[in-house]
Amino acid sequence: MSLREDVAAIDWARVTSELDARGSSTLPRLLTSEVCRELATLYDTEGLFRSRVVMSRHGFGRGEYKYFDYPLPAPVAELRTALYPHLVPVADRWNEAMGIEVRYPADHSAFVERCHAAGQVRPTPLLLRYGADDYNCLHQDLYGEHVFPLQVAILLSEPERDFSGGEFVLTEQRPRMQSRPEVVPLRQGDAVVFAVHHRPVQGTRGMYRVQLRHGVSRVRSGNRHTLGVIFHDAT
Ligand SMILES: O=C(O)CCC(=O)C(=O)O
Ligand SMILES: [Fe+2]
Repeated sequence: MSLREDVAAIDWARVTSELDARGSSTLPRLLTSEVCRELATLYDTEGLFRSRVVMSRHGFGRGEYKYFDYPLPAPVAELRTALYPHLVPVADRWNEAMGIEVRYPADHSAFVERCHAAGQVRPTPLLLRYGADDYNCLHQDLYGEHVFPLQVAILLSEPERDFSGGEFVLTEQRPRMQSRPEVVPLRQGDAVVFAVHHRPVQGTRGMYRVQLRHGVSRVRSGNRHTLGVIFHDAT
């Protein structure tokens, strides 16, 4: 089966209701272990990336990541275009609930054109690599005025075999309240879909916005690789 067919076969009604309820959802076994290994190996391939970030130099954590350059490797480009249309209805509905006027085109290429027209021309999909004691501080992946409100991260390594620790963490900050933490258990090839920066929550006295952040707890041992799929491009 092609990646596009695999993505179409996902139970998007479940994903949608989990996103509405919690701001995140998982797509189990989105990638095979073979594709995961191939993608992780790309980390050391020359010529595929536009930049490398050593997290400790910026206070982002410990570990490193690289942003892919265009043209994106086939599986990364396919994931970006195949996942996007299934998330547009959630993105549009969330914006409507939050009183944000932006709506999203059905095709990812049209959304990328919108980013590029606004000067957001640099690709954002990235590979991350963590070793022992590395971690990723809670953050939001905002790269300019144009934001697609959901993003996807795929774990390329197998917990307890390739690494230990290194859990994917989300926090939700509610207005005037303390933050709610959530750990998302992932196996190799599993994806997590989550809100980039905020989402609407229906309260007893109307709708309010919660702020989301994501990060990774300390890797205790081994090596952990992730593929990050962000749908907006960067300035
Ligand atoms: O390594 C992870 O699980 C988090 C990756 C991340 O921050 C991202 O994909 O934006
Ligand atoms: Fe991130």
